[in-house]
Amino acid sequence: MAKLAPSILSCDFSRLREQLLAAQAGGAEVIHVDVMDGHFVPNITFGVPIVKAVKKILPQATIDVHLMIETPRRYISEFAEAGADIISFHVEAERDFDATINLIKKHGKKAAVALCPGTPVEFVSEIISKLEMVLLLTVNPGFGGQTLLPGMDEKILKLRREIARRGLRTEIEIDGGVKEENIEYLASRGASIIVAGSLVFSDEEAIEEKVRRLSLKIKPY
Ligand SMILES: O=C(CO)[C@H](O)[C@H](O)COP(=O)(O)O
Repeated sequence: MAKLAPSILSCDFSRLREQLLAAQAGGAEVIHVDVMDGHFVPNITFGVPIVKAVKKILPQATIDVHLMIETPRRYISEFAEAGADIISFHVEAERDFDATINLIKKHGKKAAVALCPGTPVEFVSEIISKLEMVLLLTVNPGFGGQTLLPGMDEKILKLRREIARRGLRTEIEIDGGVKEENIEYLASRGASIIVAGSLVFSDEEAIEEKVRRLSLKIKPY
């Protein structure tokens, strides 16, 4: 069974509380928070104060913080103390994976690594048993509303098979380009947490209904 994780990247920040409560009312248990620094990616979003605000609005939700930043280890403690429950850092941005994973765990949080679309899944072979989740970026990181890149379905399946072969319980999160027409297929390839930003927040259908309907679509997997 896959879970939907609405990404606040596409929400209306002047209505953050209202939109988060609507997502929760629709059944969202995981809220995805994209932190971008303008260096690792060409866009700047937000940081620790927004994570604190999201946790304050939804104390029961799992706050899933995706760090698209250089030298992520420097900031792990601040994000953990702000209320992050899952922290993902990019393998392309950090040299010492073990130290970063250990620091996340020291704070009692779930540790995850994120891979850009061009980074092969073999990159995580040696550390996967220490991780609660692997985040596969299915678009180039930086902006919401992009189109899913070709070949990402095969990448998800390859990682799912490797996790099964090794008898692990690692979650696979996918992020970017999730649309009405591909969400069920992506879940069937082995994604267990599916991030959706523009799909959830950028059209006229009420957020609560949208989250409920999309969550039902991916339930069988
Ligand atoms: O982090 C991202 C890009 O860097 C994601 O694309 C974003 O969280 C989801 O956006 P969308 O669902 O609109 O593609």
